[in-house]
Amino acid sequence: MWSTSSAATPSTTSSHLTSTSSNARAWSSFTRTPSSSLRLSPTNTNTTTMSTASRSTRNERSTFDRTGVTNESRVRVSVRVRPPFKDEVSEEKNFYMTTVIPPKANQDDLASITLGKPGSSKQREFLFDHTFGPTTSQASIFNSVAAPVIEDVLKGGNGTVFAYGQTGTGKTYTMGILQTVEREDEEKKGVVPRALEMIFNTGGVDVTMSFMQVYCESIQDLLGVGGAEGDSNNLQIREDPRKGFYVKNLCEYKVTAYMEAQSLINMGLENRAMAPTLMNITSSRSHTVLTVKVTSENSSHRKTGKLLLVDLAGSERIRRTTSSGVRLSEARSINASLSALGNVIAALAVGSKHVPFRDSKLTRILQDSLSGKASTALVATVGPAPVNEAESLSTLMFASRCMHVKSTPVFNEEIDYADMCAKLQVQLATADQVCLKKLSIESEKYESIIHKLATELRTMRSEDRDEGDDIAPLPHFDKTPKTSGRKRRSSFDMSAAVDTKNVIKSLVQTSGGFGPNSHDAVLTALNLSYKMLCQCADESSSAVAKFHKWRLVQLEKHKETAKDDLKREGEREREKDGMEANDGIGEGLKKSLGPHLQPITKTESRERIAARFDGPQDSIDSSPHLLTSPHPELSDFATVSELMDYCDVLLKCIRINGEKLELGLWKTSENFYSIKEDLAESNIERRGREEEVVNWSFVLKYLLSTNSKLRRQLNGRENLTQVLDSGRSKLDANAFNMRTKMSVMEDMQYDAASKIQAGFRKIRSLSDTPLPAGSPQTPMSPGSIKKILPDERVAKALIDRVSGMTEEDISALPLQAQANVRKLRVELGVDNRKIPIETEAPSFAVTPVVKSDQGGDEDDDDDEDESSEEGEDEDEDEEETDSDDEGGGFSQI
Ligand SMILES: Nc1ncnc2c1ncn2[C@@H]1O[C@H](COP(=O)(O)OP(=O)(O)OP(=O)(O)O)[C@@H](O)[C@H]1O
Repeated sequence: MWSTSSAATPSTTSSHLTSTSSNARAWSSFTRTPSSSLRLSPTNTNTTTMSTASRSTRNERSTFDRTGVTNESRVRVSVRVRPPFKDEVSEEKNFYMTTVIPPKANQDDLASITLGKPGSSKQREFLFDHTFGPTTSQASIFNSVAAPVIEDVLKGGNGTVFAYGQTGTGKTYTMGILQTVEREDEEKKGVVPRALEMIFNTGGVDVTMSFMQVYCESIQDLLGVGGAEGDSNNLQIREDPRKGFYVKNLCEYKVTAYMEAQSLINMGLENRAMAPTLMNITSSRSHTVLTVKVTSENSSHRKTGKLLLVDLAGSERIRRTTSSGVRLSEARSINASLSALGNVIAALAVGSKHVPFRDSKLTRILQDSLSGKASTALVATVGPAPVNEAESLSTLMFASRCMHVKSTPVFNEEIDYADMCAKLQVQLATADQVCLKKLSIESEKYESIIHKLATELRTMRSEDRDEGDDIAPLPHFDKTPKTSGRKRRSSFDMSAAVDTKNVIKSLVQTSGGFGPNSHDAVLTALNLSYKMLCQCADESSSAVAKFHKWRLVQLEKHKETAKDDLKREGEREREKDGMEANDGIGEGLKKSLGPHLQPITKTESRERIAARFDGPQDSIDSSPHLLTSPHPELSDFATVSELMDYCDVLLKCIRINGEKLELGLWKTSENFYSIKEDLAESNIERRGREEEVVNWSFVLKYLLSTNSKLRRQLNGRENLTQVLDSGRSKLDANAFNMRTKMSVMEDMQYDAASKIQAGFRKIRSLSDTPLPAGSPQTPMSPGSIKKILPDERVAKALIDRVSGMTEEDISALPLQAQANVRKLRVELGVDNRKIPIETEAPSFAVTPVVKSDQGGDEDDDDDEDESSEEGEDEDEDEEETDSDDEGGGFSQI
């Protein structure tokens, strides 16, 4: 059957296969089995599904032990089933082979492949990361298997994708290097061209490539003409602490575009060892390794990743390939290196300390890929025909072992710190400049705003305000402290006033007194200073008067507003409570405020208002002022001390007015709303509600404090609930424990009670049972009593009872029982008969309180049996001695 295919030329290869367009029919015949337990899903010709029945008949399943191996940290393994060749399809009789079940949605789920005839005892299931049926496209193989590896390579890791499998199962096809690499043939384009496309599409990468083959244990450069040292047909492997393993003198080519890479590979493929064998007309006779180094530089980071794309030669059974001559030695070498690879994987899978990497060139080349720091993916290929079952099993077992090889990619990233530092400094400097510029723009903006505001303020201060405003501004009182070079507008500058008085004093002194004899110039200056002092005092008084007037105006204005507010408030409340108009404060409001509404009388209210506005405490309008009487002229003063006294009065007036204004200003600006509050009180009072006046500030405080109190209570309640909850659960736990203990105790009590009852029953039955005729009259010892009644207390009770019986008691018994009791009493030595009593016998405590009349169920004799059984456990001597008692003894009583 295979011989025919070996004669075909490579160009006719596709004719071996069922054409893709006729896939559905061809695959269905591929999966159809005599038992028809495998079904092909018509919507998905790529996957053959297995019926539940066949799943359940599966009798062997290769379980993948995940212990210690996570999905992320191991070699990723996939299996691909080749589509059948035409002659394989025609072998319908035994057409079964593999069933592929893809993984479920969960990423951790593994895909399954079952090998063997459904229902047969040899059927085996294997689990892998991916399993691909015959119709799986090259694109989806690439995306699932190779793309993640290349992503790692682009991040600076070492990555390997390698194809392993029996000869002719599609390794080279999967890798996409069958004849030549073509970008255009989307259907056939395999891992190699797709990987290169992915790398070049990333952009910003430097790529170098080398291409070699391991042919009959020699490493050959597929792109080389030999290095400096000559022979490119037998290159040597070297180890470098930095580079790892490398092949000395292997030519590396820098490629800048996909097409360059493609032509290089095609060039190399011409040098590759390929030959037709009985199993594959395009059989690779060597292991080919394409190495792609990818470097990407991004600012100060340099990532260097290395990708190995390995197409292994296929394992073959020499008998089946009937190789001879060169093919035979090739086959031997291939098998030897694959077996070395198998040994390496087996050692890695079990975590062996020694891994025989050095056993072959192939394993040495793959050492970096397999020793745990690379991102490695294996595609194992299997053929579909039953004839390949043994080889497929071996491939699947190899792949299965690979699932246990740990591997976590390490990324090679170099950072140029000096460069990074320089770049950062430049960035910082730029950022600084930008920041400064922004700041200066901002500060200019704010300066202009501040300037504008200052001008506005100045204008406002210099203007007298219109009193028609809602809340008129305060009259102008300039309290600006004295500053040099600035004309003072205020008359309240005390230091200036004191200065003036001192000037007057010194002028008087320098002129040698105060009077008509003083110099004119001095008198003029004196007059001027005195006038200034007077003017200052007048101004301060008029300022106070002005302020007082302003305040009264404000008060009047807000009286009206507050009145309206209150009226509205009252109406709302009335609406709520359905009360009559003119009721003043609503009952609802009163209710909600509760006892904290403070009713006061009209007189009280008036007094309070008077105290606030007109009382002696608020003496703004009662402050000393001299506006009413004109100031005396200088000439009106008779003496210097008179003048100085008057100066003191003026000074005092200025000071007091200053203080009053100061206070008034502070009060007014701090809390304007105090006026409103006061007004509220007076308004209510004026509306004739003599009995109630709301103290709003009090109400407000009350509401605030109630609120916080409520909040505290709420918090407290939450805490309490927690405490209660935990307490409750503890109580529940305790109750449960108690219940458990009680039920145990009840059980114990019940046991004890039933034992006691059994004892009573035994005693009663013993005393009632007539002696069977002809029973041996063997003397009874306490030992034998104990044997029949192993419960010491019961035995003791019996002995006590029998011993303590009076003649009267005995004669009240039935005749037979009387005889038995008498006998027993004699045996026990109670009736002065010398019967030996064993010394170790009843040593029981004195306590048992047993009353024979408490007997229980008469018909329950189980315990009786138990006691006699227990009795049999006694030591042998006793058993021998007492063996005769069993028929008699107590039963005779
Ligand atoms: N999935 C597939 N779809 C279509 N054709 C395939 C597929 N797999 C393999 N083939 C065909 O099967 C034949 C053998 O495949 P290939 O040469 O890739 O096998 P191989 O495993 O590399 O064998 P060897 O180890 O002998 O080199 C080729 O003609 C190839 O075109």
